[in-house]
Amino acid sequence: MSLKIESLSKSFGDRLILSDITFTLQPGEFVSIIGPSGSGKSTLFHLIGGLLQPDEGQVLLEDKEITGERGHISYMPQQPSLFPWRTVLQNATLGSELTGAPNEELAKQLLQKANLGDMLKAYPHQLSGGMKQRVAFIRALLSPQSIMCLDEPFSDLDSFTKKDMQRWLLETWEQYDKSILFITHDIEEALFLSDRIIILSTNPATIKEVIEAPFSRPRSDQLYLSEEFLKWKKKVVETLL
Ligand SMILES: Nc1ncnc2c1ncn2[C@@H]1O[C@H](COP(=O)(O)OP(=O)(O)OP(=O)(O)O)[C@@H](O)[C@H]1O
Repeated sequence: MSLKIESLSKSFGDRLILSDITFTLQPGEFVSIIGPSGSGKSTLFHLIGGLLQPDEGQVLLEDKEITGERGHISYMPQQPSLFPWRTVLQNATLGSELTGAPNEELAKQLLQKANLGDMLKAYPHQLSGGMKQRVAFIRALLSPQSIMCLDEPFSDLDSFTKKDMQRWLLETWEQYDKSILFITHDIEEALFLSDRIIILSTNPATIKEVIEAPFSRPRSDQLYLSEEFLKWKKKVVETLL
């Protein structure tokens, strides 16, 4: 499904936060949104997910207006919001339960591939930060919505775990027919993961530039060390300045 964001604007009080944001997420695309802290990235996700109403503009899913409606997009917040009283497996199947058809077998397979096979009956407080993120991502992946919004999911992880998570995220996502909108502060992360990067300005946030990441998939760790990657990293840094 395609997601169209058309001329979205949002103010809080008399402060204009987002101004005239327009872009399209095509089916199966991975698009990152990068911008200064406080520029309005999470606000944009809240508008897309229907948690907030825009002052102007529309959100369209397959050309049908969903502005201000919840439930069409699966949303993974910065802090993985697992239910403490549910086991790992029960948390992973939560999104699919909402449609009445939880696929426990598939959830088990995905958890096993995510090195959580021994933790199916564990509770969230027994997991590390990276483990919680993996459960939250699997839950979003198993939810019926075809579009996932991930809000800085790896920002609290150390760089080693983060790289592992990025690799695992790409491998898992590539087997699914889902589109991802991904907020990050990390330029290398955005380049490594994405097909396109939307760069936001601040005060108010507008789209400053959209950069196509020209790297083939599947992406390998070698990409980080290539001249081409460094060249694009420089381009993103210069645009953000
Ligand atoms: N409900 C609200 N009421 C008033 N102001 C808000 C509200 N939500 C967010 N803001 C303000 O809007 C601005 C954008 O916030 P937002 O959380 O969207 O930024 P962000 O780009 O996601 O930031 P960060 O990268 O630090 O997470 C901030 O100045 C914030 O204080």
